[in-house]
Amino acid sequence: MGLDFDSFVLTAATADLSDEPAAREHADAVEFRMDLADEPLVALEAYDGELPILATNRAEWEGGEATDEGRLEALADATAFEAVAAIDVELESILDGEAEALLETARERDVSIVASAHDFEGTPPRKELVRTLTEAGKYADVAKLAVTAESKADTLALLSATEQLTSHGDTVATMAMGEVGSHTRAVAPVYGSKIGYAPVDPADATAPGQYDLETLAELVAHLE
Ligand SMILES: O=C1C[C@@](O)(C(=O)O)C[C@@H](O)[C@@H]1O
Repeated sequence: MGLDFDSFVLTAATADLSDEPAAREHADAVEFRMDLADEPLVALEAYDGELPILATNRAEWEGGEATDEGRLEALADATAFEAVAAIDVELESILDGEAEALLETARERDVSIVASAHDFEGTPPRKELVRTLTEAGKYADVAKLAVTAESKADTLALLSATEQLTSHGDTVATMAMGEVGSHTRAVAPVYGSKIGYAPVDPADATAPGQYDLETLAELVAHLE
């Protein structure tokens, strides 16, 4: 069964699936960062947790640690596990035509698809944010965009794009990385963002500016 992104999904982002019991109280799913794990497919095989898994195998060129060799194939292998309810695929891989087999396998197995784009340098103009999210939404159940905010104006551009796509009926997930953007992780869901990412332990953050899971769960619950 695919993951349902009709309402906000709070994921515990981790390289270690043994975090799952600690995440259960607050999270709706686990984001398993395969690229940060030693033997991700072995870990998936052994997984007996309750939370569904969003599997990510982030490329080096997109801020992760996976080399291109076998990267998308490993993600396709992950979709065979019952617990894997969604995968995250870089929009760039989709546009390059490299992810066709992967997307087909995911659809056949009823695994939801998140198409993601990241900007670690800054925040493009609002129009471009809208364009990227619209493009990602053509291929996936959720269009995800993480930018790096350097000013309050950047965070507003991101929230505004989130609101626009959401009111248009698109399913999006957005967040601004970095210190200035932290609060968007709590606030973006108010404007329609459907996925949040947070580590169980703040020391294990998978992106700059993340809150720990308990804190994000509390903030989102208060603002909803
Ligand atoms: O793409 C994302 C979003 C993220 O980068 C964040 O900013 O929370 C964290 C990553 O683990 C995840 O794959």
